[in-house]
Order: sequence, then C-alpha cells, then structure tokens
Amino acid sequence: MNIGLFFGSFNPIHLGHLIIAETIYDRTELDEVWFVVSPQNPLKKRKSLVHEFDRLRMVELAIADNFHFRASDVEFHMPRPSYTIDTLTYLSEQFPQHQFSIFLGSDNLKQLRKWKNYEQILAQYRLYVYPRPGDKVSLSHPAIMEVDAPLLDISATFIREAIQQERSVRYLLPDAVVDYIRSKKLYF
Ligand SMILES: Nc1ncnc2c1ncn2[C@@H]1O[C@H](COP(=O)(O)OP(=O)(O)OP(=O)(O)O)[C@@H](O)[C@H]1O
Ligand SMILES: O=C(O)c1ccc[n+]([C@@H]2O[C@H](COP(=O)([O-])O)[C@@H](O)[C@H]2O)c1
Repeated sequence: MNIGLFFGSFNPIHLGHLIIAETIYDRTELDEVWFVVSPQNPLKKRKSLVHEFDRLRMVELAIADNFHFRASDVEFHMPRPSYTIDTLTYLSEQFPQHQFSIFLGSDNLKQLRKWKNYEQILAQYRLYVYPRPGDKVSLSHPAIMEVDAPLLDISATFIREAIQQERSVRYLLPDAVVDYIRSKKLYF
C-alpha cells in the first residue's frame, strides 16, 4: 500500500491538520494516512508540550470516523528527540510491503536542511508539500510534489493560548478533542 505519513507534535491536533490530510489523501494515490505523533521534535522546545499519550489520544478521537486514517505511536518506542529519518528507516524495515511518503508544510520545508540526514530523506522518499500562510514552497527537488491545499491560518500555538486565556476554541478542533482537553484540564 501507499502510506502517507503525517508527522507532528499534534499539541493538539486541529482542523488545519485534518483538512490537509484529507486533501492530500483525496488528490494522490495514497491508500492510507498515518498520523505519527512525535514525542519530541528535535527543533522545538518542550514548553507547554502535553504528555504524548494525551496527544495520541486526541489524534485517535479526531480521526475515529475516517477509516483511511490511522494514529501511530511508533516514535514512543524510539530514542528522543524524534528524528524523522530514523522513523522512516524503521517503518520501511517493519513494513517492506508498503511505500512511505511524507507530508510537509512549507514552514517545515524551509527548515529541512537542519534535519538529520535530510539528503537521505529526499533521495529515498516522496514529500508532499503544501503551503502554510506566509511560507512559499521554497525548495525544488524531484522528490517534492506540491499539493494545492486550502490555507487555514490555525496553529496549535494559537489554540493553546486561547485555552489558557479561557477563550473559545470551538470549531478550531473536533468537539471530541475539545471535550478531552476540558476533561483532562490540558493547556490551562
Ligand atoms: N493550519 C495548518 N494547515 C496546514 N498544516 C498545518 C497547519 N498547522 C500545522 N500544520 C502542519 O502540521 C504539521 C504538524 O504541525 P504541528 O503539530 O507542529 O502543528 P502546529 O499547529 O504548527 O503547532 P505549533 O503551533 O505548536 O508549532 C507541520 O508540518 C505543520 O506544518
Ligand atoms: O528529523 C529531524 O531532524 C527533524 C527536525 C525537525 C522536525 N522533525 C519532525 O517534523 C515533525 C513536525 O514537527 P512539528 O513539531 O512541527 O509538528 C515532527 O515529527 C518532528 O519530529 C524532524
């Protein structure tokens, strides 16, 4: 099968992520999308990062009604921080029957040269890149396919700040995720 991997902190998952995943799934030959929850992004600070089990649970709740989508905790069992090339290598060994590609926002593409073994990622995997507000797709490479997807100016940072300030986050993320955040008092 062709599997699209959507790596992220998902702190928390929101409609921007879900719309991108559905758009790329719909416009490509992918059979499934796996949301890979990264315990620790090598280039981000741990500040306000809730526990990885909570982030995974929120992803599971958000995608429960979409049978093309799966949540993956593969990086929970791997060394920290989470280097994408290591996860790709592990998954390719574990599932030789699948072809893996990855999704990348243009904001992360800009940083790709700082990633561990990024040349290997470009040499071995296809990258589906989609625009993020304020960041044009700035790198051209045969492995990079640009996907025209709606630009939604939602970020997990904005959502965390709104929750902390007790403002509404309704419609920015699925109701089940909002309920989970409230019940576990996350980001307060
Ligand atoms: N609104 C959005 N539309 C499309 N892609 C998004 C959106 N928000 C995040 N992404 C992408 O999803 C991936 C995972 O993002 P991440 O979990 O860090 O979310 P984020 O909202 O950017 O988080 P934060 O605000 O905490 O940095 C990244 O590649 C990022 O580019
Ligand atoms: O492999 C790397 O060197 C690397 C550097 C920066 C980010 N990443 C991964 O990119 C993904 C997106 O991160 P985030 O925090 O923006 O959701 C996440 O899975 C990170 O582990 C990976």
